[in-house]
This record gives sequence, structure tokens and C-alpha cells, in this order.
Amino acid sequence: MQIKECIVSAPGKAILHGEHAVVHGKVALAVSLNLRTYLRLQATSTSKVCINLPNINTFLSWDVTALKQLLPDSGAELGNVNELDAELVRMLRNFVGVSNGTLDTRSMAILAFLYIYLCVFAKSGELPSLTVSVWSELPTGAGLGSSAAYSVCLAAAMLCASGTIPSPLSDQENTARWGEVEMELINRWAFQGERIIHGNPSGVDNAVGIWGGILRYRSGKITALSRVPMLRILLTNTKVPRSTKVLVAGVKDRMNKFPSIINPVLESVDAVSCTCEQTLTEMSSDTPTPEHYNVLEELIDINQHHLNVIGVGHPSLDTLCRVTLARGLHSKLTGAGGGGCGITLLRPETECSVVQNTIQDLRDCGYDCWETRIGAAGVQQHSPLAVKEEVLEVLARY
Ligand SMILES: Nc1ncnc2c1ncn2[C@@H]1O[C@H](COP(=O)(O)OP(=O)(O)O)[C@@H](O)[C@H]1O
Ligand SMILES: C[C@@](O)(CCOP(=O)(O)O)CC(=O)O
Ligand SMILES: [Mg+2]
Repeated sequence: MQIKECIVSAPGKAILHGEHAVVHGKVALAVSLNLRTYLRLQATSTSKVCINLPNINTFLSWDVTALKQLLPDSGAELGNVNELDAELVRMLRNFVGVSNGTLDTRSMAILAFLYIYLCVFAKSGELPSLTVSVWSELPTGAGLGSSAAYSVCLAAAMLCASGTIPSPLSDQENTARWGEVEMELINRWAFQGERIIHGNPSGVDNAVGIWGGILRYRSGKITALSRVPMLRILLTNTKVPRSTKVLVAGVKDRMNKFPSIINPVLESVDAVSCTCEQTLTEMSSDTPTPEHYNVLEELIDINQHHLNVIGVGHPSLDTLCRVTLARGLHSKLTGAGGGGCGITLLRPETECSVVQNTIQDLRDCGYDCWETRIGAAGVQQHSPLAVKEEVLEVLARY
């Protein structure tokens, strides 16, 4: 099989409002970040499938013949793009030697890789030998959607390498995006990867990884918000490790235990997202006023309280909120919570010295903190010429 080498990338995300509630059919507002995951797929003649994941210190390879034994004899359909093939996941767990319910970082990343590799290439007729290397600018497991950016890159690269979707690059372009139909397909496979890593994902993170920009997401319905003001956001990584899978399952447990208490909280989070969307729309139609920013800040505070109520807060995030409020700035967790990252809204009039002092206060707490740019492009294919040298160097090292 002639496979096509490729380099692809996808952005991470920050959720403004609606994390967790979105898993239960409520609205979320999410933005792409200027931090990306890059993947390079190379054809080899080693009869091996190799994966290099330097962010999580994982470097593995398997014989193609061993992987072929996982394919059904009958040539029956393997892995439907619309649902997770539980039998294949079970076989892969046995193959890799991980138990059901494992939360181990490496195992999840490997299972997602092998699952997408087997399904995509089995459909195209043959399992090829290849090497995949992934490098991310995103912290992993910190609430910025690294799992989705990883899954999106895996899906895009393998669909492209197998010839299932064409390469969008032309002679004139060193970076290009796929059309709607191809992006839909990448999104569906990426969602299966997210399912392996998260258990029960809403799909918002992979949608941002695919389409980029600023999105409203509800139950699979994605709306790009084109008329929004350019928000300035500070991102803080508390560096407290957490697992999205565990936190999502914890919210479900609390819902089951206290449905009449938790369901109204999720309804209220939905209303927060809708009010935020309305406010952002107003801000882009008229000139943004200080009152608009007051509303955005109040919504952040309300949502942060709700997230504590549903059980996904953490003392490190309380510290973030307290430290930033002492400088007059409002923060909430972003992503699954339980540690990881938070966002802080900066007002247009926030002085540079206030931003710098806040960043220093947070660094003094041991956190990473930086001002981010939002609205980066979704999944892309690159020629090597279009990839930053330091990223190319890491990808080429293996
Ligand atoms: N660059 C990467 N290399 C390998 N695995 C990755 C990478 N980025 C993410 N992952 C996988 O995603 C998991 C983190 O997902 P998750 O708990 O959802 O956190 P988040 O998506 O907020 O970063 C990691 O444990 C790993 O399995
Ligand atoms: C908590 C949740 O809303 C977002 C999780 O994001 P992250 O994996 O923490 O980046 C789960 C989901 O939407 O699938
Ligand atoms: Mg994730």
C-alpha cells in the first residue's frame, strides 16, 4: 500500500462556559488557542508500526503481523465511525495489557492510536508499516483539550495517509485545511479517540480542534460565533494533575445521587452560557462598554460557584480566583477542573502593570501563567516548510 506521508496540527481549546453541563446536553462556549499539537506520519518498510509520544515519554512499536491478528477473519466491518467498537477496544486492551478502567496516561494514548489506525487502514484494505510522532505545545491533562487535539491529529493524518480523504495542500500552499465533508469525517473519528480517553465526551473539544475559532456547542450542533469581540484572556495552569474521565464520571455520580439538586445547577450553567453568548453578540454590535465587562465577570463568578457545587473545584483553583480577585480580576476553571487550568478575563482598560503583577502573583503560587490569543485555525495539514523549526526538529528526532 502506498501511504502518503503528512504533517498535521490541531489547536487546544479553552471553555468559556458550559464544561460538564455540555456532557448532559447543555450549551457550551469554547474558543481555540494558539497552542497546537503536531503530528508527523512517515511511511516505513520495517513491517512495524511505531509511535513516538515525547510529551508523555512513550515510544513503542508493534509488528504489523501481530496487529493483523486483531482484524476479524470475515472481513466484517471493523469499527463503525459513528460508534465505539467495544469488542475491538476489549481486544486492544488485552493486546496492550491494560485492564478495563485504567486511567494511565500512556495506555489511553496508545489505545486511541491503535484503535484509529486499525479502523481507518482496515477499511482501506491493508495495514501499512509506518511511524507516527506527536508533539504538543499544550500541557497534557490540564483542561486545554490536549486529548482532543491529539485525537484530531491522529484521525486527520491516518485518513489522509490511507487516501480516504485527499491532501488539501497544493503547490502554492504550505498550509491548508480540508473541506467540510472531510472535516466532518475527521471529527467523527476524533470523537471515537476522545471516547477512548474520556469515556463519555460531549464532542465540544474535538469540534474546536477541527473548526477552530469561537464555537457554541450543544448536543453535537456546532455554531461558529463570528461576531464576538476580541477577548483578552489570561491562562493559568495550576499544574495539579487530574483526569477528565474521572471528573466527568464524578459529576454523573453526583447527578444520580442528587438529581433534584444537580440538574437545576446544570440548567443554570446553560443559562450562563446563553447569557454570555448574548452579551458577546451585543458587544460586537455596539461598542463594548464597562457594563458589558461587568456582566461577563459576574457570569464567570456564578459559573465558578456552580462548578464547585457539581464537585469539580479544587483548592488550587480557589487560590487562582482569590489571587486574581485581589487584583480586581475574575477567574474560573476551564475544562474538566479538579486542578488543571483556569481562565481570567482581562478588561480592555486593565493596565499592563496589573496584568504583569497578577502573572507574578500566580507564578509565586507555583503556577504557569500567560496571556493567550484565542480563535486559532482548526486542523491543518502542513508541508515541512510551514512548521516551526523547533517543532520539526522534535518530530524528526524519532
Ligand atoms: N501530546 C500527546 N501525546 C500523547 N498523548 C496525549 C497527548 N496529548 C494528550 N494525550 C492523551 O490525552 C490524555 C489527557 O486527556 P484529558 O485527561 O482529557 O486532559 P486534557 O484533554 O484536558 O489535556 C493524556 O493522558 C494522553 O493519554
Ligand atoms: C468536562 C468537559 O466538558 C471538557 C473536558 O475538557 P478537558 O479534557 O479537561 O480539556 C468534558 C466534555 O465536554 O467532554
Ligand atoms: Mg480532554
